[in-house]
Amino acid sequence: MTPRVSDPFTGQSIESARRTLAARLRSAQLEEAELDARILLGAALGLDLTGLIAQAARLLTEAEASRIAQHAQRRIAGEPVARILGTREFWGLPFRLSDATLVPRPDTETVVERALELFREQKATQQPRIADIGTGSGAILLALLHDIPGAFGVGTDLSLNALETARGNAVTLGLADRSAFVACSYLAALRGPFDLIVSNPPYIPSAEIPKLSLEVREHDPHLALDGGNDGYDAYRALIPQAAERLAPGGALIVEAGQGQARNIETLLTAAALVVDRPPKADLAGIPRAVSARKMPP
Ligand SMILES: C[S@@+](CC[C@H](N)C(=O)[O-])C[C@H]1O[C@@H](n2cnc3c(N)ncnc32)[C@H](O)[C@@H]1O
Repeated sequence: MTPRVSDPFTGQSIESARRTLAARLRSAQLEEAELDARILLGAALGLDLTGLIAQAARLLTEAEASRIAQHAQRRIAGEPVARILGTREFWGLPFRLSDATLVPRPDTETVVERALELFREQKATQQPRIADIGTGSGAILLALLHDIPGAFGVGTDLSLNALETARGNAVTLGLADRSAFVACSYLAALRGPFDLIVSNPPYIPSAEIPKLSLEVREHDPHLALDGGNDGYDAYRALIPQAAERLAPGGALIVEAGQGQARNIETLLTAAALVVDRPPKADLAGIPRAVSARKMPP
């Protein structure tokens, strides 16, 4: 049974609880206080935005007030909304999370966009074989399988717990029969050939991790963040492995951290892949999805 937390919400209507919650989050200096309040309230009550409006005057039960207070306490302590809810939307699809999975970021949708762009140009196959390296919740792989009905894909990760979560997401999204999940380091257990290889690997330089926001450094798994001394360990390991396993004409698309795109292009070229277009920028204009092709012999 969930412990009760002393709360200021008992006896309030849904609307006044929303205002109280938003005010508490604002005084904790949370930037998205209004939005967070609406999402957390909706989750605690099992209501969407329309339900919150329709039932605005209804008084909360004691159990509901206690749930809202618990959500408030966790958010004020710095826990991200996605962690509190245990779920996050990516590419318009719902993904369950676990302690072992990164919260998928909107920036990573740039990798999905670039992969779809390259697939549509390939024309060679309507049934591409896709590999997602460091799949986490399965976000990139499952988004691609969702949008390419003939595709088959495999996701790898070092974390068994993350792979379990990714498998569960594949089932929920109706994609289990076109996906497989394998525990290994990068592509070590994969043979290929693949038409598309995608990856959002760990790329934060180790020394930068303590400087990240509390929401990231305390709540995202270290294994998902740590890119070694200079941040490029994962790229150095996975790019040559991917180059070997790409089909001729196939493409590798990797997410880059801020300022990393040029160096990643150098690693791609050194692995005999051809960088035939500039990186795709995210909504903030940061070069995010770096891609290269394996040329036919
Ligand atoms: C930045 S997260 C990306 C997760 C997911 N693809 C996403 O975009 O939300 C990097 C992922 O790589 C995994 N990882 C770290 N080292 C790895 C390795 N050597 N081999 C395979 N996966 C690894 C982590 O467990 C984590 O799930």
